[in-house]
Amino acid sequence: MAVYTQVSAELLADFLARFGVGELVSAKGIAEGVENSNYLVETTQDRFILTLYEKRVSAGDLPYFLSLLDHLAAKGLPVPPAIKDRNGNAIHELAGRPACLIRFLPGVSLSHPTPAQALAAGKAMGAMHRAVADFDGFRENSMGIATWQPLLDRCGDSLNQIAPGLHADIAFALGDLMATWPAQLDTCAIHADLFPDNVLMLGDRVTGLIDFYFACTDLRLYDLAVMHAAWSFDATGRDYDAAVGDALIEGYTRHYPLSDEERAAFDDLAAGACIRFTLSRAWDWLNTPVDALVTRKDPLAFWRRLRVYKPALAARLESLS
Ligand SMILES: Nc1ncnc2c1ncn2[C@@H]1O[C@H](COP(=O)(O)OP(=O)(O)OP(=O)(O)O)[C@@H](O)[C@H]1O
Ligand SMILES: N[C@@H](CCO)C(=O)O
Repeated sequence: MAVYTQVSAELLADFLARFGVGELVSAKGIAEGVENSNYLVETTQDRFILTLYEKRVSAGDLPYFLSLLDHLAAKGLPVPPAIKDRNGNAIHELAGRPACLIRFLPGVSLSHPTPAQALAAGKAMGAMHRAVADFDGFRENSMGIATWQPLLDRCGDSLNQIAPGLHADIAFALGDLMATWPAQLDTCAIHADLFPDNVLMLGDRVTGLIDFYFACTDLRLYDLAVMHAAWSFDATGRDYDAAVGDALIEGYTRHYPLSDEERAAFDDLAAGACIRFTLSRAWDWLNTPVDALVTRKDPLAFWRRLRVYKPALAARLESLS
């Protein structure tokens, strides 16, 4: 589920009246996603996504996310801009939460992408990075490398309930990575969470890039590394699908050929992605009650991916033995 905040039909009808998008016909809570509350809203004119922003998205960051979406949409990228009301406002408050009415995009999120779909998605990321060359918004990465040690400290020894030795192993891997992190590479506005469920497709065609709520300024190639780590494994993180991983990189290079320096740095960046998602999932794992309605995502599924990006390091870790 991801409907944390309920919106009554009366409230929603009043809300829609601000936009001139027709009368409310139906509204259904969307089960997918864990971060925000999402409704599929149908009016007499069109379909929309209503998003109410929950714990991880701060209202102060919304202008950055929306201006990035507007910028990308203006360049023809398949992203969903927020609809402006009659007064030109896109950011609203509804049922006590910041809220936006967002353009509905066709397509479905993939659970098992094929190499052909990965090629198209890699190309879409390359096109997105080209399109932000003249975007001047800036947002610090709130889940960037500087935050991993503090998050590790906050998780503390409880990590060892997830796997024996996990706390010390993450500390060791992070220390190793900090020494070689390629901070000198190019930066730009990145998505930072382009998992398969954030790409909508019809067949092999990308119809939507969604969920920009971790977007920020960070290493351009880190975005591709996050995508590679998210797309190229089975759900347990044990089986690596090299054909999917190679296709992503191949698609990306149609827009942005990788230099030798970037290719050499890629495994470090992907190992960083493994640590970032292990830690954020571990935090949620340890802090979400077992009986909560939200499905907890397995932190070890990301930790195990380290075996592909850092085999020698992984072989030394108790939690991966
Ligand atoms: N603009 C859109 N057009 C069509 N469907 C959308 C759109 N935005 C979201 N959706 C649908 O809503 C679902 C949840 O959206 P989203 O991934 O943004 O939620 P979230 O709670 O932020 O999720 P996550 O856990 O991935 O961070 C998507 O999987 C998709 O099915
Ligand atoms: N994509 C993240 C969830 C946060 O958006 C994960 O799978 O851990």
